[in-house]
Amino acid sequence: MLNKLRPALGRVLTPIGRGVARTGVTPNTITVVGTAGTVAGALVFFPRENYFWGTLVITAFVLFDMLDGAVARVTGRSSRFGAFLDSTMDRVADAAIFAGLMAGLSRDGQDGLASVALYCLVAGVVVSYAKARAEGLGYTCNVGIAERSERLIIALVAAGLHGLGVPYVLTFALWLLAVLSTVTVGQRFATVYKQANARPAEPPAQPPAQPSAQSPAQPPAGPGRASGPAAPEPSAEPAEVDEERHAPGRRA
Ligand SMILES: CCCCCCCC/C=C\CCCCCCCC(=O)OC[C@H](COP(=O)(O)O[C@@H]1[C@H](O)[C@H](OP(=O)(O)O)[C@@H](O)[C@H](O)[C@H]1O)OC(=O)CCCCCCC/C=C\CCCCCCCC
Ligand SMILES: Nc1ccn([C@@H]2O[C@H](COP(=O)(O)O)[C@@H](O)[C@H]2O)c(=O)n1
Ligand SMILES: [Mg+2]
Repeated sequence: MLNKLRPALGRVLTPIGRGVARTGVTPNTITVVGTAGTVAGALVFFPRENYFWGTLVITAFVLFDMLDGAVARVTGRSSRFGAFLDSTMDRVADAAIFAGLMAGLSRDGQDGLASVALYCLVAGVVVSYAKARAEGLGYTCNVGIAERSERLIIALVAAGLHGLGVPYVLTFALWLLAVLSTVTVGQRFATVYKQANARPAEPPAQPPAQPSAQSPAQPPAGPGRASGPAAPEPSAEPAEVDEERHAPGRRA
C-alpha cells in the first residue's frame, strides 16, 4: 500500500541522498550501518522493556537505511550486490525487532503475546520470501496489504506508545500484524498462482532425450511448473524484473 508513496518519498530522499553522497559514504555502508543500528536498538532496549527509547533508536536507523537506494542512484553506484545486501539486511533488521519484542514480552511474563510476536516474525519472513522467490522465477509480486513499511510502522508506533504507557496498544498491534501478514501471504500466493496459470510452461530448451530405464525423461523446467529446485532458473523475465528495480529514479 505505502509503495504508492515511493515517488513522493523519492523526491524527498534524492536531495538528502545527494548531500549524504558528498560525504563519500557508500550505499553499502549505509545499508550495513542502518541494519547494525536497528539490530542493536532492538536487542539492547526491547529485552529490557525500554520500548520508548528502543523505538526511537530503531526509527532513526530505519529511516537512515532508507537513504541507501537514493545514494546508490545519485552516485550511479546501484549494483546487484547492493540490491541483494539491501533486501537481505532488511530481513535481519526485521527479525531483530520482533525478537527484541519477544524477549521483552517474555521477561514481562506475557508469553502468549510473545508467541504472537514470533508468529509476526515468521509471517513477515514468509511474505518477503514469497516475493523474492516469485521474482527469481520471473513473476511480479508487488502486492500486499502489509508490506515491509506497513509492518514496521504498525510495530514501531505500537511499541513506542506501549513504552509511553498506553494500555493494550501493543497487544492490538501484534494481533493486527499477525492477521495482516497472513493476508499478505495469501495475496502473494494468489498473484503468483494467477501468473503461473496464465503463462504456459516453457518449452524444453533441447529436444527431450528418449526415455530409458537408466535416464527417465525430466518434466520441462520453467515458471509454469508446480515444483522445482530452489535455485532461480532461466525464465522469460528475470532480467526485466531486475531492470525494473534498477531503473533510474525508481524505488524498487
Ligand atoms: C510516541 C511514540 C513515538 C514512536 C514513533 C515511531 C514512529 C515510527 C514510524 C515510522 C518509522 C518507520 C518507518 C519505516 C519506513 C519503512 C522502511 C522501509 O522499509 O522502507 C523501504 C521500503 C521497502 O523498500 P525496499 O525495496 O528497499 O525493500 C524491499 C522490502 O524489504 C520488501 O519487503 P516485503 O514487503 O516483501 O516484506 C522485500 O521483499 C524486498 O526484497 C526489499 O527490497 O520502501 C517503501 O516501501 C516505500 C514506501 C515507504 C513509506 C514510508 C513512509 C514512512 C513515513 C513516515 C516516517 C516518518 C516517521 C517519523 C518518525 C518520527 C520519530 C520520532
Ligand atoms: N547498498 C545498496 C542499497 C541499494 N542499492 C540499490 O537501490 C535499490 C533499492 O533502493 P530503495 O530505494 O528501494 O532502498 C536496490 O535495488 C539497488 O539497486 C544499492 O545498489 N546498494
Ligand atoms: Mg534499504
